Amino acid sequence: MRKLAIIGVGNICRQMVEVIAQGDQFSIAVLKRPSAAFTAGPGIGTVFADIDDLLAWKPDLIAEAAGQAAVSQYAATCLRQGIPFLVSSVGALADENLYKALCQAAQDGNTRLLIPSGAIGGLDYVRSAAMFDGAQVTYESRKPPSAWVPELAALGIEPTHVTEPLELFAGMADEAATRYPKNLNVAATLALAGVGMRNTKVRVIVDPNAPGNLHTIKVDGPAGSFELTIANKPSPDNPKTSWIVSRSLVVSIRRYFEPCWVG
Ligand SMILES: NC(=O)C1=CN([C@@H]2O[C@H](COP(=O)(O)OP(=O)(O)OC[C@H]3O[C@@H](n4cnc5c(N)ncnc54)[C@H](OP(=O)(O)O)[C@@H]3O)[C@@H](O)[C@H]2O)C=CC1
Ligand SMILES: O=C([O-])CC(=O)C(=O)O
Repeated sequence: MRKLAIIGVGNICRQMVEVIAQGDQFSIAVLKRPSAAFTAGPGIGTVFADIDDLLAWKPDLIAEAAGQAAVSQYAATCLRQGIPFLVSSVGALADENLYKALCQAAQDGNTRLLIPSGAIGGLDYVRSAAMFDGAQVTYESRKPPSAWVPELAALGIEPTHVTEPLELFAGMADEAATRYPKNLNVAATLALAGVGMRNTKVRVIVDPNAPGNLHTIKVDGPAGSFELTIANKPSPDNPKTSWIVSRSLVVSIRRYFEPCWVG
């Protein structure tokens, strides 16, 4: 049986554990904050509150489902010890120095920094299209006000008072992912797959009419064009995070260990 460690004990972790406990051949440990009142439930073998204890457990893969700060805090140490590290809070990698340091740590540890598609898709096409000079990539996030409650409150806006689409941001992927660490990680993922943080244009719209978390990716380039809109349902427990994200992490974990993968 392989050992999987998950950093963060929130919404994504809970859903990953549910899916993995149904059949995958993994024993699971989680890392909580030392202050968090969290005890092991079904599917979770061990709860750690200290990264050194988790590393001493010798996991075969570590998946981060906590937040961007957790990537800066833990990823390098894990990678240097030779443990593959799957990042959900990809926006942390908008910091080019961190990104380079983690790639180096992965090389030093003879392992890999793994980046899932998360809430979006089509990254295979984006990656191929970006090999042609002149390819342009844009991304639009359109989520309902329920996904933006603290951010709207910080602007003095009551979410129920947003009755028309409101543009929250227009700019480049690195700024979007840094400014909105719980909603725009996918902007960084798209940028890493495609034309880079400073060339990926991003718009963020709070849309009271959005039927879910909408993600539109457009590519225009010498090899062709592509437009993809994904209409995700929000997670039942966290409207910022699309429901599919936990499944994307599970797919990435299975893919890492399987002898054959598609896509
Ligand atoms: N790539 C993608 O497509 C997507 C990525 N994400 C990323 O996934 C993250 C998690 O999402 P979700 O599970 O829905 O969020 P939740 O808020 O439900 O869960 C996050 C959990 O991680 C804990 N946590 C935060 N920092 C640390 C830390 N340093 N050490 C240990 N635990 C920590 C939080 O504790 P506390 O509450 O005390 O802070 C919380 O329990 C998001 O913050 C976002 O960065 C989300 C959606 C899409
Ligand atoms: O889950 C989503 O829809 C996207 C998201 O929150 C993120 O990229 O951080």
